[in-house]
Amino acid sequence: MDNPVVEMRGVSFSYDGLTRILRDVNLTVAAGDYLAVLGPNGGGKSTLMRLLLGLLTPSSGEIRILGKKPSEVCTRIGYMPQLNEATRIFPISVLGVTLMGLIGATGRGWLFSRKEKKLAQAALDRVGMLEFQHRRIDRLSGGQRQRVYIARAIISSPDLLLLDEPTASVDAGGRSALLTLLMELNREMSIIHVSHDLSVVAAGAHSVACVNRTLHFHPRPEITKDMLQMMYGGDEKGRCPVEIFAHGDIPHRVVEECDDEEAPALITPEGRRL
Ligand SMILES: Nc1ncnc2c1ncn2[C@@H]1O[C@H](COP(=O)(O)OP(=O)(O)OP(=O)(O)O)[C@@H](O)[C@H]1O
Repeated sequence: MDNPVVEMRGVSFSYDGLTRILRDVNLTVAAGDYLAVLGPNGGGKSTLMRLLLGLLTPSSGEIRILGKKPSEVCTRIGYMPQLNEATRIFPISVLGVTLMGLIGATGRGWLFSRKEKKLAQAALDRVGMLEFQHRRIDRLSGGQRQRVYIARAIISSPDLLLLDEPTASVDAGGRSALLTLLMELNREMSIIHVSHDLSVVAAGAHSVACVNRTLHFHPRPEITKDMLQMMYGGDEKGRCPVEIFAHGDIPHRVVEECDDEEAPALITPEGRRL
């Protein structure tokens, strides 16, 4: 593959030197890809993100982002971390939150030029939040807040956007609008999107990776029986314990065809079994 955005070769990682959180991960992400990263709690998805950002160093193996070490290209990576209560109540304006995305690049702390403020406003406009620029971040709805954090991640027009659960605690309508926005952003940048929400695959991801200590890559937007088994295990008959529903138009198949009569199937809104 020519000029991949991400290349991981034989990457393993342990926080304490004893327990391996990730084991022999190999991954190549093509430029322009939209990769959905799925997996159970504690499977190692956020750890994978931190490795790609250069915040953690592999115990073994090698990572290249845009052909370089992650620490050499951090200004070309946009990152939206998993949000928590602390980020919600931080008393700062929407414009201030967005400008924080430039702190590492300018090296001037909280001092921003007029040009940088214009960049922040352009990013807020891109995500439909410019009219809220002077409002405090804790006075927004959950979906609006997620948009502001996406603006912060894209303020420097990164080549690669890493998103850790960007649709968490957003209702179905808000989630669908956010996914549409991310698909639009994908025309300009490669995206890696960590999610528990399988609908990201139906919404337009190009490829899927399942992370549960090891990583299983699938180059098409499909979730196979093997992937579900790897992520969530199964009962004594090998049946998958999760049921999957997709809403609205489904542009492509979400679950691989299954020859097991008893296995849960994907049913379209019209009642058709896939
Ligand atoms: N800083 C840390 N020090 C030690 N162990 C950690 C640290 N961060 C995470 N872990 C452990 O590493 C494992 C993977 O955690 P990680 O956050 O990467 O999983 P995840 O797939 O993102 O989970 P979730 O879906 O719940 O967010 C877990 O067992 C977790 O307890």
